[in-house]
Amino acid sequence: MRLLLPTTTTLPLFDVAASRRIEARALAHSPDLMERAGLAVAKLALALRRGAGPVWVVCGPGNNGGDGHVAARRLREVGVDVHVGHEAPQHPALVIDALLGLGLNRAPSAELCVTMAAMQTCGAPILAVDLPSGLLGDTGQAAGERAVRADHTLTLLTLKPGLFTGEGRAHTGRIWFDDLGIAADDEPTAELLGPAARLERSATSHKGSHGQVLVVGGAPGMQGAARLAARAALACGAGRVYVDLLGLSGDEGADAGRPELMRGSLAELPQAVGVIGCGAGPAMAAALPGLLRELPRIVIDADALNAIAAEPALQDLLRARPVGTTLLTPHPLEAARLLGRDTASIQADRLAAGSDLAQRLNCTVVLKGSGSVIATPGERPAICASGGPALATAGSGDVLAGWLGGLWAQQPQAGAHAIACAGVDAHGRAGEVAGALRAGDLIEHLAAQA
Ligand SMILES: NC(=O)C1=CN([C@@H]2O[C@H](COP(=O)(O)OP(=O)(O)OC[C@H]3O[C@@H](n4cnc5c(N)ncnc54)[C@H](O)[C@@H]3O)[C@@H](O)[C@H]2O)[C@@H](O)CC1
Ligand SMILES: Nc1ncnc2c1ncn2[C@@H]1O[C@H](COP(=O)(O)OP(=O)(O)O)[C@@H](O)[C@H]1O
Repeated sequence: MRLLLPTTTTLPLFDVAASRRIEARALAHSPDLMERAGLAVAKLALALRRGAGPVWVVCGPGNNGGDGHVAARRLREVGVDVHVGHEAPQHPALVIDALLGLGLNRAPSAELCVTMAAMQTCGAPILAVDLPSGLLGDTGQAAGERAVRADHTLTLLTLKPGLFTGEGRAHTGRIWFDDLGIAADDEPTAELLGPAARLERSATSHKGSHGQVLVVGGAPGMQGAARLAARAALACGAGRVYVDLLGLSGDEGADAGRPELMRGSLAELPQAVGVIGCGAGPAMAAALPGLLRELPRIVIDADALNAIAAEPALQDLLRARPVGTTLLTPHPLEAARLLGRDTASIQADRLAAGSDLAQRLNCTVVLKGSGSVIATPGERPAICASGGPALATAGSGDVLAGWLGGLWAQQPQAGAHAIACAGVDAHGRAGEVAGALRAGDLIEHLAAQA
């Protein structure tokens, strides 16, 4: 058993169907899986309980409840006061939530919601077994009105995607993992990202060795977005970074704080990595056909995504580009516009929405938000486990787009999927701070950890 995050390597994720297949095969040669699961829960409970009160074990009707009963027995064996039932005891030292796990298949009844509310308000920390009750393992959404918000989740046998995306992170608390000694022998549904390898620089490299980035965006009133992207590309190590501020020419709107940045345009820089759309406004639409036809590698964000969503001819241009050369970074509303759906339906199944968009537009898609999803046609999707609410601030997406462009400029052979995985994970790790963060400071955090 181990605390999972931050991850040090990329790990396989298995949806409910794959987890069930793995469990069924494992049970054939290891019939004591529930004993192992219950013992693991009991051990963690011993470490987590607070105070001298009883451990309250809330067991459901299935095997998740079975794990809870085994844990209760194991705890009693070592002299712990244990209360099993749906009514809260006085001053519990810990709640073990073994109500519903992988088998959740409908909205919890009103009666179960009352039990969950009692768990939530009893004042003790909650340890969820396998999944917080009421949370769907595939999507990270609540099946009904309520799902448990645990302080700790001990997930068993496999890591499920819903622990890491959608609402998952708000419900799991700290995530622990015990594979119960079973090697998962199925096709992973997705990957949980670990850190990418550090970029090495040759002693004899020069600025021409590290590529060029062209940031196109920054309409009047929104130039800061383009500047953040450009500064991020520069901090990432791109050899030269140029900015094309829409509607301005020459040194107008130059970034006085970063004299390293230069003005440039598509006509002068046809081989640059494009980072387009940050703060671009409606002027972006007219510039897009040329950029989509000419630039060999492009990161597309914000208003460029909105322009593409509104214009089928631009979608055709995207689809015509070779896979691996285009990286879209929509947040859920932008993804909803691109798919012609609403935001709630995107969030209801983020893995599926990211993959659907990637297929439709023949691009790599980073569906941003808690547990960003990275999807590319022909690649296994990935979920980013890093990041947190400090990133929920204006401009952090612009920084991501610029950082991705900077990475790509330095790795011209890499496909969009690899760049997205590396950049999104780094961005998340840099944003893991307590309290609030300014997007400009995020660039410095990224540079410090690169
Ligand atoms: N079989 C084993 O030996 C192992 C089982 N494990 C545990 O078993 C769990 C899966 O067990 P199950 O397949 O029995 O699934 P669950 O225990 O999660 O739930 C299944 C039961 O809950 C009912 N149910 C589903 N949704 C409901 C709702 N909204 N309201 C009320 N009842 C609802 C189902 O009708 C069924 O009776 C895993 O999450 C894990 O905790 C793991 O420990 C691995 C080993
Ligand atoms: N709660 C959160 N947990 C993890 N990442 C988050 C969270 N909120 C925001 N982010 C990340 O911050 C970035 C925000 O991007 P975006 O919405 O485009 O903002 P902006 O347009 O202001 O730059 C994305 O990378 C997103 O994944």
